[in-house]
Amino acid sequence: MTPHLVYVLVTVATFLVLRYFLRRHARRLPPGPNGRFLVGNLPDLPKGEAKMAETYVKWRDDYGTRLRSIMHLEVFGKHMIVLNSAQAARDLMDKRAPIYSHRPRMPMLIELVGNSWVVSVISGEPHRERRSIAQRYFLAQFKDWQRVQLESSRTLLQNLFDDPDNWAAFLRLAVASSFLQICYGHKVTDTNDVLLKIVQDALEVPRNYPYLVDVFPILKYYPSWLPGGKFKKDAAEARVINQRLRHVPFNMVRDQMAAGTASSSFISTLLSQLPPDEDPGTSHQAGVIRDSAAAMYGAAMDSTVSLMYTLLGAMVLQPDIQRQAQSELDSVLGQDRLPTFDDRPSLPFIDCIILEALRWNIVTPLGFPHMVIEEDEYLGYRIPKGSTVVGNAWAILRDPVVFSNPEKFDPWRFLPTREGSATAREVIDSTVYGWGRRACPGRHVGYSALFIMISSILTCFNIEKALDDAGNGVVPSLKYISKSFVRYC
Ligand code: HEM
Repeated sequence: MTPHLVYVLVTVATFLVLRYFLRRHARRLPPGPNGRFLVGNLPDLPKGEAKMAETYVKWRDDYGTRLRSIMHLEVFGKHMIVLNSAQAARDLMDKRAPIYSHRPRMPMLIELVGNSWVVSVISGEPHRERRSIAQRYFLAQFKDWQRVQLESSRTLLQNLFDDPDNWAAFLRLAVASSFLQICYGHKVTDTNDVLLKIVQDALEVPRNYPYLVDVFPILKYYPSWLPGGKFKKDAAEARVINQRLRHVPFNMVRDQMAAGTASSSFISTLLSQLPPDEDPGTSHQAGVIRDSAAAMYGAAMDSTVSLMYTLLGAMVLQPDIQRQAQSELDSVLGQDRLPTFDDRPSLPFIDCIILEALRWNIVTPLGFPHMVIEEDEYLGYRIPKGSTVVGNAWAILRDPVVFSNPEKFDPWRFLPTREGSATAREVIDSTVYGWGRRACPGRHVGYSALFIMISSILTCFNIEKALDDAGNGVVPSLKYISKSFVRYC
C-alpha cells in the first residue's frame, strides 16, 4: 500500500467516524417541557403517581401533537422518556423488548430494603428465572388455582351475608387467603392467622416514594441517627418484614412436605418436580421457587383489591349497569345456582364491566418504570442509554380517539357489537398489564379473581349506597391514593 493510499484511507475513516458521532449527538431528544437549571423538571412533577399521570396528559394536550407519542423529561441530569400513545409503548417496550425490559436502579428498594430477590424490581437472569417459573405454573395448573378462587368467593359471600358493613375487610381477606392457599396450600380460618399476619404486614411496610436516595444513591451511606435519616430506619424495618414473608411460609410447606402433610400448592407442586438430587431447603432452584411465590403477594393483592373497590363503587354510582349485569346473570344462571368459571363465555356484559374498571381507574397509571439498556432512536428522536421509560397508561386509556367520553364509566363500549370495540379491547389488553418481558405474569389469575368475585356478588346482592345518620344515601367518593405503584380507593 502506497503512503498516498494510506493517507486517503485514514482521511475517509476519520471523516466517517466524525460524521457518525456528530449525527448521533445532533439527533434531538424527544420534546418536553423546559427544565430548570440543575434540577430539570423536578419542580414541575406533582407528588403521587396518579397526579403525575394526569399532569403528563395535560402537558401532552398543552404542547399539542408534538408530545402525543413521546415526551422527554430530565431530573438531575437523568433522562426520562414518557410514552403517551399505545402505539409508541408497543413499538418500543413490546417490539424492542430485549433492550427495554430492564428496571432502573432502585437504591431504596434493592440496596437498603434488600429486595434483590423480588421479581418485579430486579433485572437479568435472576428476574428471568423467577418470572418464568411463575408463568409456567399459572398456565399448567389453572384448574388448581381457579378451584381455590371459586371456594374463596363462596366464603366471601357467606361473610357478606353475615356482616355486609364489613365488606372492605372481607374483600381483602378473600384475596389474601386465596393467595395463601394458591401459593402455600394454607387455608385461613380466622383473622388471627399467623401467615395472614405475615403477608398483611408486608403490605403495610412504610412506602413514601419517591425517596431522595433514589435520586442521589450516595445517601444510602447517610447515618440513620442524623436528622432526615428516617428512610434508613424505614428500610431496616421493611427488610425484616419482607424476609419473614420470604422464608416463613416457604419453610412451613417444606416441613409439611417432609412430614407428608402438604396440600397441593405453587410451592409443593414445583418443589416436588425438582430432580431428586436437589435439596428443597438449600438448592438454587428451590430458592427461585421460594422467591417467586413470596414476591407474588404484593403484586396480586394490591391490584385485585383496588379493582374490586372500583367495580363495587361503579355499581353504586350507576345502578343501571348493575341491573343489566344482574339480568344477564339471572338469564344464564336461573334462580338456583351461583356462577362458575364455565359460565364466563355466556356472561359478556360481566367481561365488559371488568374491562371498563381496568380502563377507568387503572391501578398502575404510569405502569412500572422500565429502563433502556442501549442508545436507541424513535421517530427521529434520540433515546439515551439508561433512560427510565414510562408507559403513560393513564393517558393511553383516556385517548378520546379510542375511548369516547373517557371519564365516563361506560362498559357498553366493549360490547362486540359496538363500533371500535375491537380496538378498545386491544388497547386494554396491551396496556393495563404492562409491556414486553415485564408484562404481568399473573394477569389471568387476577382477571379470574375479579370475574368470580364480582359475578358472585352481583348474583346474590344489590350494591347500594351506605346510609348516613339521617337515613340519606352517601355517594362513594372513589378518591384514589397512590401507594407505591398502585392506587387504592
Ligand atoms: C387484574 C389485576 C392485575 C393487573 C391490572 C396487573 C398489572 C400489572 C402491571 C401493569 C405490571 C407491570 C408490568 C410492566 O412492568 O410493564 C405487573 C407486574 C407484575 N404482576 Fe401484575 N397485575 C394484576 C394481577 C396480578 C396477579 C394476580 C399477580 C400474581 C399472581 C401478579 C403478579 C405480577 C408480577 C410478579 C409482576 C412483575 C413482573 C416483572 O417485573 O417481570 N399481578 N402487573
